[in-house]
Amino acid sequence: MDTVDSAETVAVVGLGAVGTAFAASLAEAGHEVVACGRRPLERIEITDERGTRAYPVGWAGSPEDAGPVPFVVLATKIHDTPATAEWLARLTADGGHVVVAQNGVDHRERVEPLVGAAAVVPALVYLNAERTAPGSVRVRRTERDLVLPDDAAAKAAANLFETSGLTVETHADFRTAAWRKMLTNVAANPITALTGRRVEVLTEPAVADLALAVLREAVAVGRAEGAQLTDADATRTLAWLQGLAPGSTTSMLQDREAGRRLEYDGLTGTIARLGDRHGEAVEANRALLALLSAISA
Ligand SMILES: NC(=O)C1=CN([C@@H]2O[C@H](COP(=O)(O)OP(=O)(O)OC[C@H]3O[C@@H](n4cnc5c(N)ncnc54)[C@H](OP(=O)(O)O)[C@@H]3O)[C@@H](O)[C@H]2O)C=CC1
Ligand SMILES: CC(C)(CO)C(=O)C(=O)O
Repeated sequence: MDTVDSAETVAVVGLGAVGTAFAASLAEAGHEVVACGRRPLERIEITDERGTRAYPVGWAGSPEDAGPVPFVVLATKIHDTPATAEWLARLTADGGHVVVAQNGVDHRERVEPLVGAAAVVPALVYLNAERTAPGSVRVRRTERDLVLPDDAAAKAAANLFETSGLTVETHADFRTAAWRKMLTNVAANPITALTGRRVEVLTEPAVADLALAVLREAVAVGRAEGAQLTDADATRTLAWLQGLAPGSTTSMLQDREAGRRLEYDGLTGTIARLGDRHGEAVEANRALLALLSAISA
């Protein structure tokens, strides 16, 4: 299937900040959204630059309550992916597409073992989503909502989201695109979570210097992994983060504030592991990793 020209059934596994933001756009466009999760949910609410709107959703409390669907959006934290195995097996029993709306650089490796014949579509999420209550999200938009690969599997997903009013970019060199997104996360997420402050903390000169050191190390690691990054990516990423809408937060800061597990292994932990593998110095990232691990103990 290359285009989506009718109402589709879309299962969303992980109705947190990102899952609710996408579910709201899909529901607004007339698609049938099935919320897959532990907590009953009948309606979701989104607040963005257009105001606050609410949409009804279906709810499945366990995989047996859900049928195979053409599209799944997986929007849990990276570390919760293995726990969604039964959902994914059931939802993809007839194939279809699984859009992995998570951070990190190894979406396919993470999810392909769980989805049989379904096509895995890695998705880089650029909108800034803040959970305000169960089923409610506040979205601050950037210049794009989503970045997908430029391949056949991603085409149907790109169409689904574009026809739902989201801004989608596709990239032939998805590895580089994924590393560019990873750069935003290895700088913003740990520093906001550790300081307890929103992304505006990155405009403080001493904090900006730390972020730049973290970013330069991550650029070197990304290049060793085959991403087409240059030193300018470090300064560009910092400038992009400093220019985010006032009040922008991060997923890791929200987790710290809510007392949830922090998603640092797939971000800063990945930089530390790959840095070791490639013989790149990653001291700044390793220092953040030690602190994240300490506050998680
Ligand atoms: N927030 C943001 O602005 C952005 C986030 N991202 C990335 O998107 C991904 C999702 O982040 P975000 O939306 O912030 O995370 P949230 O923590 O807000 O949402 C994750 C959701 O997954 C649910 N969940 C966890 N385990 C399971 C399970 N086994 N079965 C079903 N549901 C489950 C959680 O349920 P419960 O509520 O019960 O815990 C929660 O509702 C992450 O990889 C993040 O890094 C990327 C860009 C921006
Ligand atoms: C870009 C950023 C830092 C903010 O949306 C993000 O991806 C996250 O919060 O995980």
